[in-house]
Amino acid sequence: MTDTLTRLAAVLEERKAADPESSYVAKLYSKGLDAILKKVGEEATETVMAAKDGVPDKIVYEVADLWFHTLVLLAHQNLGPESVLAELDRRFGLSGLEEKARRAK
Ligand SMILES: N=c1c2ncn([C@@H]3O[C@H](COP(=O)(O)OP(=O)(O)OP(=O)(O)O)[C@@H](O)[C@H]3O)c2ncn1[C@@H]1O[C@H](COP(=O)(O)O)[C@@H](O)[C@H]1O
Repeated sequence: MTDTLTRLAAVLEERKAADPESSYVAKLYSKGLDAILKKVGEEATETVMAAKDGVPDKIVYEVADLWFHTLVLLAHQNLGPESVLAELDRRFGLSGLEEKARRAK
């Protein structure tokens, strides 16, 4: 599954050199950060609405859209999913309360 994120991130990197007319991702890059952030916000809202509806397939579909657009955002900022996965790994050994205490410092 991590492999899926890595492979998708590689495609998103390639799309930085693609013609905006040939690719949804290239077009989004060409519109800039605000357009990417707008999509992330929309997909987050659609995820919330799907969860309120409680239809499992719809939730999965919307979360996939949200993850996808956050990957586009990371790529735009020259970051990749491995950075986020490393951060989650770092937190993995801590309890939620330990993480909360670490943040309060
Ligand atoms: N996983 C995805 C993916 N998920 C969602 N989307 C796009 O995100 C949109 C979701 O936005 P909405 O639900 O708001 O639908 P919409 O109204 O069509 O969106 P807008 O046109 O208004 O932005 C979809 O319409 C798709 O165009 C994706 N586009 C691309 N990918 C992956 O990215 C790769 C590269 O994409 P392209 O370079 O664009 O071909 C593809 O091969 C796929 O693997």
